[in-house]
Amino acid sequence: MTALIEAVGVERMYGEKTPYPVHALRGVDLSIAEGETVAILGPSGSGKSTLLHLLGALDVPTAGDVLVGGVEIGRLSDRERSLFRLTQCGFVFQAFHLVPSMTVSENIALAAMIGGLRRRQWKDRVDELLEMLGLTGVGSRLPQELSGGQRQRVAVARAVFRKPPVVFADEPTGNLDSASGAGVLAALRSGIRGIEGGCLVMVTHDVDVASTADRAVLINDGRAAGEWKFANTGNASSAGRGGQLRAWMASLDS
Ligand SMILES: Nc1ncnc2c1ncn2[C@@H]1O[C@H](COP(=O)(O)OP(=O)(O)OP(=O)(O)O)[C@@H](O)[C@H]1O
Repeated sequence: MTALIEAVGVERMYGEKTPYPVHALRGVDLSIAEGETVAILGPSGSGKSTLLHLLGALDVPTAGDVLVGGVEIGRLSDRERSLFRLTQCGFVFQAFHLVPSMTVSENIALAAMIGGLRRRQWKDRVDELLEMLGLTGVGSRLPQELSGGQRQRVAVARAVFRKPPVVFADEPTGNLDSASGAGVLAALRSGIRGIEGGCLVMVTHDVDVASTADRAVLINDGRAAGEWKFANTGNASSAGRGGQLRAWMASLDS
């Protein structure tokens, strides 16, 4: 499979010029193929969000390279990176980041609205996503009139609206109970399935969330500590997959 995202020897230092610099990532190599769903798993402070920000062109590495679709992120100007994110990436964050004064439909079509498109030009795509993600009937509501799980599914719809080749999700279920979280993970899977060759990169500290991916990459103390590719993807129960992942992680400790 073609690699869509490549991180090569990626380092990220924060506060380099201060007395207390933080070496958040230390030589991370990672390759993510088209169509893959990858979980970046690790304890708090291990560098997961830092890595996601680099892969998603929200930040640039202190050393090493990040390539997305062959584009070297570190070589882009700030403006080029913004455009790159807008056209090539979708994002879902733990805090839903919906615009409170806009309806659900308008939030989903935000990129189209910013681009000056008329409602009739985006309405069909929004309706398709509302139905696909279990949000039928709520398009004209405001975000505050939705449950937390519904809000996050709106954020998923917004992230996949333009069918970007890659969607990044940072602790997408972190603010939700497990049932709502399961709904959001299902929505992410459906949204990605609707994008040919689309891949999902998801940060989580939760083994059960990570076990919904094709592959889990473990980050520890700023380093890629290993990765687990699930056997018989799609066949094992979610508990079985979580068990596989826990057993592998325990084997690393022993
Ligand atoms: N802007 C920043 N300035 C200074 N240090 C930072 C900054 N952002 C993150 N760090 C530090 O870098 C390290 C990695 O942080 P990061 O947020 O990537 O970890 P994480 O694994 O995502 O943690 P969590 O699961 O708690 O969100 C931590 O020591 C953190 O304190």
